[in-house]
Amino acid sequence: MDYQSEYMSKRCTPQQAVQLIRDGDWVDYTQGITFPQLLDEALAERTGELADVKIRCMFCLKRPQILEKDPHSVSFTYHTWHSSQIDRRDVNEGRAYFAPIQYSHLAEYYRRGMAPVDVVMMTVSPMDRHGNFSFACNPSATQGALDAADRIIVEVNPNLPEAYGLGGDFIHISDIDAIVESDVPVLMAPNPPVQEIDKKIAAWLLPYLKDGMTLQIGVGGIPNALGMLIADSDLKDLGMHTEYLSDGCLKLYEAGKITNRRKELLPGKGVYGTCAGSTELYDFVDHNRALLSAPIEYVNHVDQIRQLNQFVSINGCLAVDLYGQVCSESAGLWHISGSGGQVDFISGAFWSPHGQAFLTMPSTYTDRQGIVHSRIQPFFSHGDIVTTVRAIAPCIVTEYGIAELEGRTTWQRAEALIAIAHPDFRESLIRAAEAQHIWRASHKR
Ligand SMILES: CC(=O)SCCNC(=O)CCNC(=O)[C@H](O)C(C)(C)COP(=O)(O)OP(=O)(O)OC[C@H]1O[C@@H](n2cnc3c(N)ncnc32)[C@H](O)[C@@H]1OP(=O)(O)O
Ligand SMILES: CCCC(=O)O
Repeated sequence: MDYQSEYMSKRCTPQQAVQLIRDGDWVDYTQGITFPQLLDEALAERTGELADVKIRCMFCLKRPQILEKDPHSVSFTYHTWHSSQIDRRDVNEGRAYFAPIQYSHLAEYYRRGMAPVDVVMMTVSPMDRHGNFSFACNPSATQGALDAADRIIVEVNPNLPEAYGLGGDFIHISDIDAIVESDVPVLMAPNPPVQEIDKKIAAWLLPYLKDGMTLQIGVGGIPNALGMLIADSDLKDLGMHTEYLSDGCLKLYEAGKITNRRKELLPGKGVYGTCAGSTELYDFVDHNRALLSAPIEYVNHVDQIRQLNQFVSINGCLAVDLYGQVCSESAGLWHISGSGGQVDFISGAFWSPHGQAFLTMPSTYTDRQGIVHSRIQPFFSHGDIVTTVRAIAPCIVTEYGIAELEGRTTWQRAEALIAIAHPDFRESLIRAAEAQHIWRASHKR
């Protein structure tokens, strides 16, 4: 059978396609912009008919219909590998469950059967003349799920940007069980506005950045502020090797700062593992030969990052204790985000010959009652999730400066962290450090 005939024989309505789902299945919705919008709606219509179907997704950009239509989990239980802003309330109120990961390991969790997957449902670009459907704009860990899945259903959407990929970025028609056609707009990721405090934090990073270095920047207002500062600086010939291609990265391209010319690995190409943002970003990704996507197991792996001579990684965190433990996922037991690739990039940056990793946060958090709390805490005592263990904690940045933690003793860490805490909390932190026996007698009392 030629590919067109095979396509026509597998083409069906979303309602027909989701008949492939059976009781007890684990169904993977992949991630971000490859989330299967029409298939999710059709599956949600089977609420009450199916039993014990487990759905997984990562970095969800739209609340799944299976949650909207089945809020009491009669048929579906929803799980997320990376709690996004959209998932947060459902996770905290018990309608959804978080699954912690190290992002570079995720594809292997699927392949090794640690994360069972019966069905993959995902959005792809239209078929080429060779029978391939691309998802190169967002390879993430999807190849692992596809390798493990028993049934594969694709939602073909011509609006998905057509990108160039290094591998793990397409699926052949012979491996597909059902094809659904769609024309819905591509999901977008919110672009956090830059606040004054973000600019202050980013300004501390600027002296650490050098011409020719390769950058990884994560989510949030601070990376966006940094993008703006770099765009206005004299820095030149930067490289991009990043997990997440965002509007922050696009700003750097638009300012002409990223050329990838001096990058040791894949020179000339800006490398990324997942992409989500604005329509401008998708337009930039579309058929852009200066960009190359690759699976997260490649992008985030230390084997690649160590080949980059000056690799600088900048990600966000939520709180740090005086021992240098870093929480990036919760505020006490209130779940906020996921570990994602934070630890991957800290390890990778360490092995880059002139590499450095930074974790950024404002020094305080103001709660809904207007009470100001220090994000630098004596010790974690309310269930805060440790994302980065103290042994590998890198440089921590607040609006008051940078605390370099690697290789430092407990008293040096306490001293460095108190120095970047909000001044209103420094005295109480010193008293706590004394009580915890991590404050040297010769220090300020
Ligand atoms: C995509 C990548 O980042 S790639 C690389 C590595 N991956 C990671 O580092 C993953 C872990 N890091 C992250 O997810 C992010 O950097 C974060 C969550 C730590 C920080 O992200 P930001 O967007 O800068 O955080 P922000 O300060 O806006 O806080 C996020 C939310 O938590 C809330 N929050 C923050 N601190 C607290 C607190 N102490 N108590 C209650 N809520 C809090 C904020 O109000 C905000 O809520 P909203 O989204 O409803 O507005
Ligand atoms: C897709 C985002 C994952 C991360 O934060 O690392």
